[in-house]
Amino acid sequence: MSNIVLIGPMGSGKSTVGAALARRLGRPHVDSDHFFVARYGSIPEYFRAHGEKDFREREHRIIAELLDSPRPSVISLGGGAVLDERTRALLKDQTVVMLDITPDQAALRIGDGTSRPVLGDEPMEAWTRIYAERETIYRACADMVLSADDESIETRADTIVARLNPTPSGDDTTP
Ligand SMILES: Nc1ncnc2c1ncn2[C@@H]1O[C@H](COP(=O)(O)OP(=O)(O)OP(=O)(O)O)[C@@H](O)[C@H]1O
Ligand SMILES: O=C(O)C1=C[C@@H](O)[C@@H](O)[C@H](O)C1
Ligand SMILES: [Mg+2]
Repeated sequence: MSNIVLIGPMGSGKSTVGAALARRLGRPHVDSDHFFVARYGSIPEYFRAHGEKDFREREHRIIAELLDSPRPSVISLGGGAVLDERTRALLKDQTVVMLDITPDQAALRIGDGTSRPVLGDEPMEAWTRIYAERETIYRACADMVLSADDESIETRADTIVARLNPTPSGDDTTP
């Protein structure tokens, strides 16, 4: 059984929906950003001290470790994790779900953007530019794309479960 891996733009709910999904499936939930912070400290401070290239290298190594877990897990990735081609290659063996959102929803969710260093001083301008740069990559990695961004966190988790385990459409169990 493969891991379920959540990818998508900043604020799409990878961390929060991932936790709700893991509860439903009785699987562990891990988040590459949380893991990074536990090991190396604050992401904005890490960017300031070491730069994005170093962050991406360490992020890739963490994701490779998490994907190698002996228990099938729900794994929420950082928004830019798919930029690394080695990470993308590893995702080919996983069940990958892209959570998509519109810029309007993102604006409600990312706040002043201070916890996300790639957003800089104009968070929504940066979000929109970065989304345009990455959308094709997210879609190419994904086995499933969830675009209904007005769903609640719990409903999004339910939708993923339903789409992973579709109920048979025909009543072919009748003798
Ligand atoms: N479906 C949803 N409906 C309403 N609010 C949501 C939904 N999904 C996430 N949120 C809220 O949006 C904010 C961002 O969510 P979250 O941190 O899970 O996004 P993320 O995709 O993990 O972002 P990042 O790439 O920065 O890690 C949180 O405050 C969360 O509670
Ligand atoms: O989209 C990105 O490049 C990032 C998203 C966050 O999840 C963090 O991984 C970090 O702030 C970089
Ligand atoms: Mg997150």
